[in-house]
Amino acid sequence: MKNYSNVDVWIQNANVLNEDGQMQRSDILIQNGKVLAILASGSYKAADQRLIENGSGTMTVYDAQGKLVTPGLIDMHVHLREPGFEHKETIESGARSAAQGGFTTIACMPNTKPVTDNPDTVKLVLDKAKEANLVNVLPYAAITKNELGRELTDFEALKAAGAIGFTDDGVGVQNAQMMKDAMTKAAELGMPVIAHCEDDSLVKGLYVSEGNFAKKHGIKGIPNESEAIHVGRDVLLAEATGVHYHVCHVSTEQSIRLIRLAKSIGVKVTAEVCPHHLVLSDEDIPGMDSNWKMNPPLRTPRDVAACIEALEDGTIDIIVTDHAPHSEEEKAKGMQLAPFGIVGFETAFPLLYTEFVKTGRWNLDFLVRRMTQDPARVFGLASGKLEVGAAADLTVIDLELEKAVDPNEFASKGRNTPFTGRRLSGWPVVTFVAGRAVFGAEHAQHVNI
Ligand SMILES: NC(=O)N[C@@H](CC(=O)O)C(=O)O
Ligand SMILES: [Zn+2]
Ligand SMILES: [Zn+2]
Repeated sequence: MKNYSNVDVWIQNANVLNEDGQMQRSDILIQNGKVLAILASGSYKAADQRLIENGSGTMTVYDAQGKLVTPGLIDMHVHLREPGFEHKETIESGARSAAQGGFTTIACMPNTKPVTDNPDTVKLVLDKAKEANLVNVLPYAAITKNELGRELTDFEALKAAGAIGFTDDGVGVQNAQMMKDAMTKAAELGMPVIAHCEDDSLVKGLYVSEGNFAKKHGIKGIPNESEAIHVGRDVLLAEATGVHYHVCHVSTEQSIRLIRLAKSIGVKVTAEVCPHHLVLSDEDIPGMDSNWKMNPPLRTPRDVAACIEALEDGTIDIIVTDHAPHSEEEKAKGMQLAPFGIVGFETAFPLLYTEFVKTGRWNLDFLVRRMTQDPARVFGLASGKLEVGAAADLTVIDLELEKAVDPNEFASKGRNTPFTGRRLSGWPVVTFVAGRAVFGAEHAQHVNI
C-alpha cells in the first residue's frame, strides 16, 4: 500500500463500474482536482491513520455508502440561453441545473441573442461559465451568421476563441452549397459540424409529428422525411468533404437507416438521441399541452423502437438532453404558438435508469457509457472516464432513491417538462467537478486531520 499524502478529498465506499462493467466497492482519493488513486474499500484506512499522525491539512471525506459513482455525465447538446434570453435560463442557472442532474461537462448551443457567431460572444459564454464556477461549459459556434443560412461565420476566429464545433441548432441549414462550404472549412480546421436536420419547406407551421395524435386531432403533422432529407444530403456531403459530421437529436427510423448506411461505408458520421425520443411517442401526448412540444417532435412508436435499437447497435453513439428551457408565459401560449423545447438535465439519468436499466433491457454500464466515455470519444474530450490522473469529475447516484418528478425542485429556471409526477429512481445526489462538490455539497463532510 502506497502512502498517499496530501489527499484533498476521500470518497469512501463508492460502487464503481470497472472496465468489464462489474461493480467494485472502492475508495477514491483526489488531489489537486485529479484522481490520485482508486483503491479497494477499506484499504486506505491505515494510510489515513498515518496522515492523522502526521497532522496534515484538511480533507473532505464523503461516505458514498455503496452508492454508484460514475465519471461525471457529459451532455453535448444543451441550451443555456445567455446572452439574450436570461428570463429562460442563465449560464449560472443552467450550469446549476446540469450539476443537479449529475452532469459535469455540457456543450451549449449558439442560438442565443446575439447568436454565438462571433468570437466576443464565445468569450462571453466562457467568461460567464468561469464566473459561475460550476460545471465545464464548452461553447459551440454558429455555422452561419445569425443562423440565417446566408453567410458563413469566421470558423478560424471562432475556433481560436474556444468554440468546439459548428452548428446552427434550432434551424437546419437549408442550402446544400452552404453546408458543403461549412464542412469543407471545418474539415480543414479539424472541427466537427453538428447538424439540426430539418427541411423548412416540409414543416411550415406544423408542431406535432405525422402520427396518431395528429390524426386524432385532425391536424397536419410534421413528416419524418423533413429530418431524414437533411441527414441523407449531409452524409453525402460529409463523404465528399471528409468532415466529422454529427447529427443532432435523431428521431426517425428513416434518418437511422441513412446513418447506418453511411457508417457502414466509412463516412465519419456520429449521432445523438434524447431521452424523450427513447421514452415517449406521439401517442403519449395527453392533449394540447405545450410541455409535450419539442423539436424534433415526439414521433410514432415505430420510430421510438428504431431509436432504441440504433442506440443499442451503435448507429447512434450518445445520449444528450437538448435541455431547452422556456418561461412559463411562453409555454402558456398553447400547443400551436408556444416555442419548441423541454428541459432535460434533471430528469435524464433517472428517466433512462428507470425505463431501461431497472426493467432489465440495458446494463447499467451501457447507460453510463453512452453518457460519459462515448460523448468524450465522439468529441475528443479528455474527460468521461474514472481513472488515475483524470480530472476528478464524478457523479454520485442513488439508485435506490425513488421519487416523483417535481419541477419545483429543478435548479433550472425552466419548468417545461412532460415528466411531471413520473416516479423515477436513480437520482444523482452529489456532483464533483475537479474534486469540488458543485451539487450536494452538504453531503460531503469536512473533517480536519
Ligand atoms: N429542441 C427544441 O425543441 N428547441 C431548441 C432548439 C433545437 O434544439 O432545435 C430550443 O432552442 O429551444
Ligand atoms: Zn435542434
Ligand atoms: Zn437543441
